[in-house]
Amino acid sequence: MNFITAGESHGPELTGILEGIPAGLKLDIDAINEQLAARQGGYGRGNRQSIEHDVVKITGGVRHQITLGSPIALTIFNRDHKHWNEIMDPNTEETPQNTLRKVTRPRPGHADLVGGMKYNHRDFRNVLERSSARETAMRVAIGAICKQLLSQLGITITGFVKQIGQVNADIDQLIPATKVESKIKQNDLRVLNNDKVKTIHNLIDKTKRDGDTLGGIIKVVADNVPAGLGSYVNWNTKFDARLAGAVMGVNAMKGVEIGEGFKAATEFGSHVMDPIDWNEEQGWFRDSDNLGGFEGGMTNGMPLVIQAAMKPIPTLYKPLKSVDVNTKDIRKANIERSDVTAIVPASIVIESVVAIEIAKIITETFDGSNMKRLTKQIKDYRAELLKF
Ligand SMILES: Cc1cc2nc3c(=O)[nH]c(=O)nc-3n(C[C@H](O)[C@H](O)[C@H](O)COP(=O)(O)O)c2cc1C
Ligand SMILES: C=C(O[C@@H]1CC(C(=O)O)=C[C@@H](OP(=O)(O)O)[C@H]1O)C(=O)O
Repeated sequence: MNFITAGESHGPELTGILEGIPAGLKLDIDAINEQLAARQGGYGRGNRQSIEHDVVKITGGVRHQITLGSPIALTIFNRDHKHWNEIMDPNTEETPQNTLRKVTRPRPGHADLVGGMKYNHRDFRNVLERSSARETAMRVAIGAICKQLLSQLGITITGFVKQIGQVNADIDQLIPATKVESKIKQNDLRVLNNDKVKTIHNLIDKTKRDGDTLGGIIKVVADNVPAGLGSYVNWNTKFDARLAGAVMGVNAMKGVEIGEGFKAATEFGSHVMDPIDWNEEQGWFRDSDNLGGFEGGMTNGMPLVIQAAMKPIPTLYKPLKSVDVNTKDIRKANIERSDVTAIVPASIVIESVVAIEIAKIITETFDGSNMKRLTKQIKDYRAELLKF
């Protein structure tokens, strides 16, 4: 299984091609669109989300809502493109009017300057249009298909915001995914403790007034993932490494933890390792999940627990120092319309990339040609592990 996306933030559309999804998966298109809507939510976003209304259009690989086993082609239109038609049209030549809105003062924390140096773009718009997290809409659509695949195999993935700026959302124990999901208010902060919501809204409002931005911590839990995905035999077969790479591949992520992660480094081993247990009904299990469901780079049958640290949004309405690429004068960085925080949408994106990676390794480990065979193989495999 693999995917690729294309498209600029203010270009006509985002395009995605997802290959390797088994044939015979009945797609719930509404559920894909619900995920896209959830990614548009969250307090602290900029005006762009009131322009966009993300819906997926599938143009290949699916017939009557059932996957064919062939590559799935997806489109999400950028409604904002109509305001950028002149500036972003891929099919017409540059004219004096459409060279407006050049970006020449690179924004610290963005790909602008280094991307410009690497690709020889002196208008940093040529960089920022693609480095924008707009692209994550397509990863969410692809992730939503993967979630549907996993759900047929009994695997669920839930994400939530654990921390925003300095405010802790008070989630430090594993909560069964279904409970978490029922408490999540979409289009609001994905926090469990409602008392915190007001504090967090105030923090975001004040940060916005100050021309500043916020980051946070996202926690994602994948339940009922069978043991033995990934391998210890080579560094590049370790599934925890692949998962961490996918999470780091999301815009603005600066840290990934599996299980207790960095905290485990400060504890004694006796507090961190998860004692091994067995009973007839469950087979092998652990009494705790401090290692986040991984040993030796392999899933161990416990919930996968992944945390991601998102840096504050780099574009500042009170911009930091920069240098104009043409004049070399010291100037304030450019300002592009921006979110104050995007921790809520980012939690949906992290869930999505986790779903993609799990779906990917499952379709590598088992025969992913069609859903019937895949479902049977996973069922047999689970039964085999139960008897081990
Ligand atoms: C869902 C989401 C929305 C984002 N929105 C913005 C934004 O409005 N303004 C901004 O400056 N950065 C935003 N970012 C972060 C930038 O895309 C990101 O920091 C930038 O491309 C540089 O990449 P890096 O942080 O991974 O190094 C957002 C990130 C995510 C995940
Ligand atoms: C468009 C989205 O996020 C964008 C991500 C982003 C960035 O720099 O990453 C900058 C902003 O772009 P714009 O200037 O068009 O408002 C965000 O709105 C989206 O999430 O759909």
